[in-house]
Amino acid sequence: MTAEIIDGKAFAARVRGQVAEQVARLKADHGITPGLAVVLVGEDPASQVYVRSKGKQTVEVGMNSFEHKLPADVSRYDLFALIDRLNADPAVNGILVQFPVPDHLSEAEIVARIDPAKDVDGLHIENAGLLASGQKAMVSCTPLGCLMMLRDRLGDLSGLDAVVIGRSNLVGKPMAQLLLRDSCTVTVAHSRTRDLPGVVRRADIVVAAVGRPRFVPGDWIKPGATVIDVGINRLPHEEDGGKGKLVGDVDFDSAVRVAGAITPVPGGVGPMTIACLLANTLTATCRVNGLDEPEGLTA
Ligand SMILES: Nc1nc(=O)c2c([nH]1)NC[C@@H]1CN(c3ccc(C(=O)N[C@@H](CCC(=O)O)C(=O)O)cc3)C=[N+]21
Repeated sequence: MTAEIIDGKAFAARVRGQVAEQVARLKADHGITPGLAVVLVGEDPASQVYVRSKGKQTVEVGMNSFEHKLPADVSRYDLFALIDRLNADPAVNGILVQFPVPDHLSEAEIVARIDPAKDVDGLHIENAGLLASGQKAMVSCTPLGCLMMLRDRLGDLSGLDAVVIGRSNLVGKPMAQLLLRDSCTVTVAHSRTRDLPGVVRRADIVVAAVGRPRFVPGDWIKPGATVIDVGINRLPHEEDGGKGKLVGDVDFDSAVRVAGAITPVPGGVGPMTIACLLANTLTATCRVNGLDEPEGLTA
């Protein structure tokens, strides 16, 4: 058996199309153009690539894109002054501070400074708490994208065994909350989990978000399971003869022979993350204006 390969790129293009449609309607009916502000501190080349691609896609769906580049040694004071300005700016509906930030800045403090209603990363404690208590929240883009792909493939998720490998605030924890809300039986596994292979082998749904290249081999996968690979690991150049190949947290070549469906890296979860960032910006815009939630684009 060989798995269906879930085409995240095509899926993301569909999501962006839905976003663009609803942005056009917002403009026509209400004269509102959603705006997304992305803040980049320092000059990390990988981050620059993501930020550029986010800005381009934001404009493509008809939203305003505001890019703010700050020097790597920017003071906490100056960064917070910018966040305060963006919080107060009615043209800005979503704010994303690209992580990681330099060591002298605290990610927790930055997140706490962002208006929860504009927190399109879903990282603010208020949004984490709302999600955990089953209320309307801004939901982190990567788990939201994973949920969309799972629902698309499996329909009703209720009663399924789901394992999330990884317990980060950005991915693992919100992913577990979303799966629980869709009535899965959820296990959150991590580096201290005993018999991880045995735990993963029980799962109908495996979400791998550990950040270790090819960590999950095919023989941990239950035949027919749906495997969502969140990892984006760039292999050292010497291991692939030049380019720094991207691989996931799942060993794709062995897992694809066992799974029922699997997301590739690249071209799986990554493109969905950016599409969901745009979806979240649209959702935030609708909420702040007291309009109906965009259909099919929220958790
Ligand atoms: N506050 C914050 N929120 C984030 O969501 C956030 C962040 N900081 N910092 C960095 C990570 C990383 N991230 C990615 C998004 C899309 C792709 C993506 O589209 N990847 C392509 C491949 C791109 C390539 O070839 O390099 C793919 O998987 O097909 C990758 C990585 C969001 N992040």
